[in-house]
Amino acid sequence: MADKGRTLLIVEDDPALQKQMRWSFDDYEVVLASDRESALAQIRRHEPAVITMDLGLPPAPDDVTEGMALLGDIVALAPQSKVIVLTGQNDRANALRAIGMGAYDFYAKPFEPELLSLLIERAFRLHDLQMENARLANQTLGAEGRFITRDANMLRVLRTIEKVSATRATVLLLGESGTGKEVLAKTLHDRSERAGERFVAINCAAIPDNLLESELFGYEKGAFTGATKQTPGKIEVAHKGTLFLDEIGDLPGPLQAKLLRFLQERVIERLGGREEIPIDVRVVCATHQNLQNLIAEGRFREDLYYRLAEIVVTIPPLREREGDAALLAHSFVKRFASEQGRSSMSLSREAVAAIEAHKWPGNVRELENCIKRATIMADGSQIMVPDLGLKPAEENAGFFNLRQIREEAERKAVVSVLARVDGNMVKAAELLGVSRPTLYDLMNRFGLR
Ligand SMILES: Nc1ncnc2c1ncn2[C@@H]1O[C@H](COP(=O)(O)OP(=O)(O)OP(=O)(O)O)[C@@H](O)[C@H]1O
Repeated sequence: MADKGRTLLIVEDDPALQKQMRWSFDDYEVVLASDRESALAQIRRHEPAVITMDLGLPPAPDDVTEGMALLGDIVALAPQSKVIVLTGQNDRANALRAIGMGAYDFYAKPFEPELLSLLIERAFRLHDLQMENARLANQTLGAEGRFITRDANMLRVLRTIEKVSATRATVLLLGESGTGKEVLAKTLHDRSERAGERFVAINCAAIPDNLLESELFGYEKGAFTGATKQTPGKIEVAHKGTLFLDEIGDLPGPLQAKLLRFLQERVIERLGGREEIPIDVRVVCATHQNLQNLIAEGRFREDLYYRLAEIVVTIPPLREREGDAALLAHSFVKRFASEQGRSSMSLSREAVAAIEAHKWPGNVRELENCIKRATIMADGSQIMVPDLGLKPAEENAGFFNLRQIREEAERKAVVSVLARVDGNMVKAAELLGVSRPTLYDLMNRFGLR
């Protein structure tokens, strides 16, 4: 089968002409329709890049009412498709009207394959260029944005990160494991004036207590057995940049005191050294633990907490972010498929439903691993529920009192459908059973971009 980018839809009610056109344009993946309803069904199914349509369609093939109505539908449903209307010999008025409504071009019958094919090829080229432009624009956005989300609370978190990145304040990121604390810390660094300097991360829980001090503060040659050469610590390496202390709740007591001293005086001494080295770093730290509890239990210094927590940002777990699981899943599928050289992979409808129903205790990291495995396991180009290793979602789980929470339900539906179809407005409007303008209105009303 030719690829989707080369699909041509021919809307023609005369069977003989339909046949002739199909033969003439067999370079493309041709799909056919003979009236408005079947044309719309084909558009939903194939998303044709180019459409040729006769303006006179049944039930009234002698006037243009049905054709113009179809054109209006297409412009709303598939604005990226290029429509060429086929008009009668002396029907300039309707040709111009069609262009005014959003048709790409018109062609006056009689049918001459060579002439029409020139028009069609040009329409394909324009369509390809526009798609490529949109793809490049998306890529840039993705690279800058780093953090994928459409959830309202998470977007608020991102705005906070954006605001505090311009300041010198220390930031404490709170969130379950795998929620993206390190990605956010890096985002904060990239948005700050320190972006050109180093971002140095250290996981306080992953390094044995007796090594953590030398990792953080560095050491002089001969400071201890095995210290064969002078080695700067992470704090020193991060000079002028950002130091990210992950799992700060696991920092042992004596090191808490030493870190506090550093934050107050902004100088360090390497282990075994006598020299005070001034250091300028922005400190960002993170933990999945409840620091207030640790303070109450005497396991975390309150004075250190207030030094570190000038700004506290709480990151919601994935299960509380509306639509994000599906959105991230689509994006991971794209990434892993291309990493594995499998060009087009997608999630089946049931797979998306299973992803939405799962609670993701390991958050984005768990989802990322799950999709990575699935892209390897899937036999064809579609990822099915068994490839994910998840339970299929139950149909109709949960009922709402829609009258009471109608607004909320509408908002949820829009957010989740947008995520499910990966932001494709045409598909989202179709799934929600509303026109695109209505969808835009809803998005405006709920403050969705
Ligand atoms: N919103 C997001 N968009 C894209 N990728 C994400 C997002 N959030 C997290 N990730 C990816 O998920 C993985 C886990 O994220 P990260 O390491 O930042 O989590 P964490 O909260 O620091 O976890 P831990 O507390 O276990 O260290 C990473 O591979 C990261 O790239």
